[in-house]
Amino acid sequence: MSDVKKPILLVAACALVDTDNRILLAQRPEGKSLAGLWEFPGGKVEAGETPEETLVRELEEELGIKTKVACLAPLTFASHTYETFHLLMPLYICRRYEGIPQGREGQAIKWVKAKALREYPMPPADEPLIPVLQDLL
Ligand SMILES: Nc1nc2c([nH]c(=O)n2[C@H]2C[C@H](O)[C@@H](COP(=O)(O)OP(=O)(O)OP(=O)(O)O)O2)c(=O)[nH]1
Repeated sequence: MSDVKKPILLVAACALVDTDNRILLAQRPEGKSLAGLWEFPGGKVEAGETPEETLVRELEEELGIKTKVACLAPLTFASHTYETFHLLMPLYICRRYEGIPQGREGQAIKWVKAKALREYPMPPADEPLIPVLQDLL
C-alpha cells in the first residue's frame, strides 16, 4: 500500500437508456485523459452541487437534453484508484428526458445494446459496471 494518500474525486455518471433498452456511450475526446475510451455521460461534482444536479447540468451541456433530478435513479457505483486520485463514481440510470442526445462538445456518441458494451473500450473504473447493466437490461 502506498503511503501517499490520493484525493477522492467525485464524478456523477449516467446510463441514459432509450426505448429500445440501448445505453448511450460518449467517446472521450483527444487531449483529455483516457482519450478515445467510451464512457457514461457525466462529470465532476462541483462545490455546492448534489450528484443529481451535476448530471442534470452535464446532460444538458454535453448532450443537449433536459432531464430532472426525479428522473435519475441510483443504480450502482464505481470505486477505482487511478494514478493521481481515487475515483468514486455513482452511476444513475435515466429513461426519461427531453430532446435527442447530440455530442455538443465534439464527442462521438453511440447507442449500444447492453450485450455489446464490451465492444467499446471503457476506462478501467467502468469495467465492474458492465455486468450490472447487462443483468438489468
Ligand atoms: N463522465 C465519466 N467520467 C469517467 C467515467 N469513467 C471514468 O473513469 N471517468 C473519469 C474520467 C475523468 O478522470 C473523470 C471525469 O472527469 P470529467 O469528464 O468531468 O472531466 P475531464 O474529462 O475534463 O477530466 P480530465 O480531463 O481532467 O481528466 O472521471 C465515465 O464512465 N464517465
